[in-house]
Amino acid sequence: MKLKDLGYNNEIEKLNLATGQEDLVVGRVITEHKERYIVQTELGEFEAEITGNLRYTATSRASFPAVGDWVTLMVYDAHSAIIHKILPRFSTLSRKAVGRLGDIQIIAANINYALIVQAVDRDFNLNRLERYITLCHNSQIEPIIVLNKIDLVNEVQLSAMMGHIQNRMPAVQLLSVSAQTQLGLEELKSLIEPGKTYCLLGSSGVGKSSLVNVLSKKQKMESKAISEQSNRGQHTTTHRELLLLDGGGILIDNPGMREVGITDTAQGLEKTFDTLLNFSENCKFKDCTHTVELGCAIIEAVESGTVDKSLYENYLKMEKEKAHFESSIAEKRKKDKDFGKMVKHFKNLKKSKR
Ligand SMILES: Nc1nc2c(ncn2[C@@H]2O[C@H](COP(=O)(O)OP(=O)(O)OP(=O)(O)O)[C@@H](O)[C@H]2O)c(=O)[nH]1
Ligand SMILES: [Zn+2]
Repeated sequence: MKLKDLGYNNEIEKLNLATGQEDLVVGRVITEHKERYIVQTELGEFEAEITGNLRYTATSRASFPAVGDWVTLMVYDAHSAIIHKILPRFSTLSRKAVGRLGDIQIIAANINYALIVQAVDRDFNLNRLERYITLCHNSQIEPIIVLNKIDLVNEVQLSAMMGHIQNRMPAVQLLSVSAQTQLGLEELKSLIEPGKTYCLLGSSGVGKSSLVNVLSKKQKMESKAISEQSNRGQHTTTHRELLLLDGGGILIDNPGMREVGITDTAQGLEKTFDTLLNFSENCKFKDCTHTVELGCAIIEAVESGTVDKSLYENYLKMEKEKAHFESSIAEKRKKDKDFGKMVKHFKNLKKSKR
């Protein structure tokens, strides 16, 4: 396999050269499991761990490799290697880590486009679409909306739904498909750019797996992986989280990504609600919160019907969540600081006793 097939390009080459470690091999992380990584390189696949140095200098979970990362490796034998460096990421899809306050967990790195899948059935929900789009904007990922299961509705119903989406999210590319009847699939396939990395986002049951199956050579890669494994007489996870799409795209599909709760979405609001927020230029007060103020141009636009009320309401709801998220981060910083102070105090105490 060529690195280019995995998305390697001139920019990544530059980052690689900048490490000044030309004796190392460059590769892309295709699977992660409990701090063990499978890295695909031009020399083949390696099972890798990170260097002790990388571990000890880690400041958060974001310092560890994630699926999609480009890394440099010291190769030890035909199958094992040590990860020395993670090349700088151009995008990260992350979420709040479970448990620890304000900690961020990176689900995948270096994704160019997200296919936001929504089904035309009960799943259809504009607010939710806006949340996924915000998540993308927050992650430096370009969103593309894929309306799936269009075999379940008639043309009139479909064009109404498409109209609703275009009305609320005019800047986002929109496609409609049926993974089942393969309607619209050619258009989706033709959109896939070689060397670009994609992911699928959407609720459970919208048809993400079905789309993966019709878009990728998944089966082929998996059976190859299994035979490689059995040659070595070893049993490890063979699930590939980075797949090659027909047409030369790369797809990252991992369990973490499927669990990205849309409640995790906190930022990127400005871009998503661009059309709404443009009105705020005419708000009477500079620090207008667009909730209760007299002379709020956004409220006026909603009241006069220039702006969709449900758009405004979804904005307020997400803005509130953002504030909540930010205060939880501030709280974590304070806790860390207090803990630091306590440690320092304790050390001083020990010193003074000596
Ligand atoms: N009618 C119809 N059914 C579909 C279509 N695409 C998928 N389905 C069905 O929808 C159900 C869910 O599809 P999946 O592909 O498993 O959905 P998913 O998004 O991967 O779900 P999770 O794995 O839970 O995230 C399955 O029964 C599919 O057969 C479609 O285009 N039309
Ligand atoms: Zn206002």
